[in-house]
Amino acid sequence: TNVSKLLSFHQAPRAISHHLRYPTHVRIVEVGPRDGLQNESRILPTHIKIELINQLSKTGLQTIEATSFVSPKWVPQMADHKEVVQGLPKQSEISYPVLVPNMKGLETAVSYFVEGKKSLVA
Ligand SMILES: CC(C)(COP(=O)([O-])OP(=O)([O-])OC[C@H]1O[C@@H](n2cnc3c(N)ncnc32)[C@H](O)[C@@H]1OP(=O)([O-])[O-])[C@@H](O)C(=O)NCCC(=O)NCCSC(=O)C[C@@](C)(O)CC(=O)[O-]
Repeated sequence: TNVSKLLSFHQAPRAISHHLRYPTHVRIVEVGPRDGLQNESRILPTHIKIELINQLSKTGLQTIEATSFVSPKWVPQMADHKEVVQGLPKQSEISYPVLVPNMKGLETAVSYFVEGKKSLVA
């Protein structure tokens, strides 16, 4: 039967791969400067975080999550979120989204981005 043909070992990979629809485009979002650093027990100085982002920006990545507008009480590693945003490249084809876990974080981010005239990447 067709099913047994499909499932026979030597044909299965070709038969299955023929029906798979692989995406034609993959978007890689680098989250290390936020998701990685927020879990570090040691709080890195802001200039080191900015240097990390600058180095990552040279790798061809198009999206690099920069920081998180979260309470420093909860995530002290992200307390310097405004300074990190301040240190981002002023003009870049790369987007630097930030994490906002709640409305308070969104309000802070929006107020800062508008004040700092940076384009907020949601
Ligand atoms: C969610 C809450 C706030 C609830 O925590 P809560 O204590 O219920 O919140 P609250 O509203 O009572 O606020 C507590 C204090 O934090 C302040 N506050 C509150 N929010 C903010 C803010 N955004 N920025 C600055 N300050 C803030 C707020 O003003 C208050 O200050 P106080 O009155 O005590 O002086 C808390 O549990 C929290 O922030 N937790 C940390 C959330 C977080 O960042 N987790 C890690 C990110 S999630 C993650 O990593 C997974 C992910 C995203 O990577 C998965 C994926 O990538 O798919």
